[in-house]
Amino acid sequence: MIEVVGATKRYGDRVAVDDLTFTVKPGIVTGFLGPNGAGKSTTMRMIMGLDAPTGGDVRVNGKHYAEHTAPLREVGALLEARAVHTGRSAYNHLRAMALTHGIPRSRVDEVIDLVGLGDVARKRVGGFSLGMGQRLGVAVALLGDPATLVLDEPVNGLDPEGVRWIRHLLRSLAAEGRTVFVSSHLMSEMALTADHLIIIGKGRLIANTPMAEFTEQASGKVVRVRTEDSARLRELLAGPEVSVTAVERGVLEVHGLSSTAIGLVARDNAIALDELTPVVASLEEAFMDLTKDAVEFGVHDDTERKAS
Ligand SMILES: Nc1ncnc2c1ncn2[C@@H]1O[C@H](COP(=O)(O)OP(=O)(O)OP(=O)(O)O)[C@@H](O)[C@H]1O
Repeated sequence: MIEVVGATKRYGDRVAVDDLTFTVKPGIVTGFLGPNGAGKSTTMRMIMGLDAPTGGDVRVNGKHYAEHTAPLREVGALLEARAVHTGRSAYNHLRAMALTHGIPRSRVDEVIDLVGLGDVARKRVGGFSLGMGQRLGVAVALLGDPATLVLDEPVNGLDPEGVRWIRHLLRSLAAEGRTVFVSSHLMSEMALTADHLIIIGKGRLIANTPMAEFTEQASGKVVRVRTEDSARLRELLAGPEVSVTAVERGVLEVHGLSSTAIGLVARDNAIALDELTPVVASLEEAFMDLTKDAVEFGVHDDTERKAS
């Protein structure tokens, strides 16, 4: 469990994270989304005790990171900047970490298998591709068999097979009851992995919602109707909360009514429909729409924030 309560992080004049509050629960994958510069990495660094919040509180499994006596066993992280001694092999790197944290050698072999680095574990990390480096990063995160995982853009640099692998791994770690918190700036990727979404923009919370609800809200808001009797149907559908646009001859786009409601009006008035389609907005579009202000004003523009 991760608890972020009113967390704020300032770097000089710049507010990177602004009074952010959310909880990340165990047993599900929680996606952490936001445009570039939204404050995702800064939030994750605060969770991992690498950045001290300027205000508010950030706890993991009930304590501040530094208060845990065996932190690697509590929370494992893959953060953007990897600091691996490139002259060492992956095995030796993991072995050294295990030794200093009282983790048995057998766990090193286990995590190497788990991330699929068996064939290259004895090779120097300096020669690793970005994808192999990411896998090693995941192995480090899993080394202490932690209840909580914090992964910053884990699919960066992975090929499609690697992307599928990460997706599968995250879902199975959550199914084991762990807390899995994973950031991305791509909605399309989160749509396939996350059960819950936390979306931020300019350091502030924009949405905290189950994935299914987000999908539901994003889709079916517009219904496309094709009929020879479009003028009459348009009149019949008119109402205070409804807007109807004729997009081409005989084709209407209706906002504010479900396809079922439109179908019933057509039936009751003996209007034959040639098409009745809820238009599914892509999740990426819904995400862009939700965060557009955070992008439009840019993270370097503080005027709006100061005025409010
Ligand atoms: N050490 C720092 N010093 C000054 N400003 C910083 C520092 N770290 C982050 N920032 C600023 O804080 C804001 C949030 O950055 P952060 O890296 O947390 O965002 P992000 O959502 O992870 O973005 P990205 O997807 O680009 O990594 C940005 O405006 C960034 O420039």
